[in-house]
Amino acid sequence: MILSIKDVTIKNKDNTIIDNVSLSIREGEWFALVGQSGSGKSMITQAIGQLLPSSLKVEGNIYLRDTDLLSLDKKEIRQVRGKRITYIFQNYLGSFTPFHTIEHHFKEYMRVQGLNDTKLQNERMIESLESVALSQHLLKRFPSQLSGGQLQRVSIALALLFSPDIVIADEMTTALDSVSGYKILELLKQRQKETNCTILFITHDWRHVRKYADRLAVMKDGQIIESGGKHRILDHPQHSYTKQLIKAAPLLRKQLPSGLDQEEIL
Ligand SMILES: Nc1ncnc2c1ncn2[C@@H]1O[C@H](COP(=O)(O)OP(=O)(O)OP(=O)(O)O)[C@@H](O)[C@H]1O
Repeated sequence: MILSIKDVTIKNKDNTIIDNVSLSIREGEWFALVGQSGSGKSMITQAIGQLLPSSLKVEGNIYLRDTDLLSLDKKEIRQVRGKRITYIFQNYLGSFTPFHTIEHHFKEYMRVQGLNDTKLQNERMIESLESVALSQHLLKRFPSQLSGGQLQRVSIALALLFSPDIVIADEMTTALDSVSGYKILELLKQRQKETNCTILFITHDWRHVRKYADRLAVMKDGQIIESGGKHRILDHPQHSYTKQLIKAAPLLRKQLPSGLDQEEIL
């Protein structure tokens, strides 16, 4: 397993928000975390990189291969984030500093990870932009001068810059229109194939689960209520809540050549 979350509980002063969650993610897979709003998906993923505010207490263990991430100090976890674990968030504008160019973001990212040689930085930056089909002339622009789709391409480029073990994508297409969102997910899939990285993918969209995930876990009220292979869960959900979620997923109409409509969940 590349990532193992073991008996993780997250509490604030008054409440238990995440209740004894365990899950394991295999190397190279696309693992989806689904569940209602507020069920704790983002909280789990933020606990992985120690991104939660100090008002929240995290118990349990989270292993990235053999490293217990929760035991790392601030300096150590900073080295893990950005190199071995990377994040792509829904709020792409919030992921960038508005008054820095895209080039500055790349260079700063590389500098923090210890890559300071200008020639190597430039080579890596250009290679990385090409890998997400973006032109070099975007480097001189500020984040507000790129479209949402272009910014998420830059986010993918940055997330994969140092060949991380795992990329955590938290509702990364929610703020995009459906065509741009589709292109971004196809790109992430292609880059995953090329780099063999593992993806932890948080989504509300069962169409994306069906299309991209290998395995998934379903969360409700701070707990994982069901997990397993995509086909098992989509075709034979065990928990009544999973059944409800799948039933409520958007139905897309697919026209058959005969002109009849066939309803199916994509
Ligand atoms: N800093 C915090 N302190 C206390 N509670 C918090 C904090 N951040 C989030 N919560 C609460 O923790 C619960 C889980 O939130 P989380 O953002 O993980 O849910 P989610 O499943 O990702 O939801 P969504 O799908 O809407 O993004 C929610 O009830 C939320 O209100």
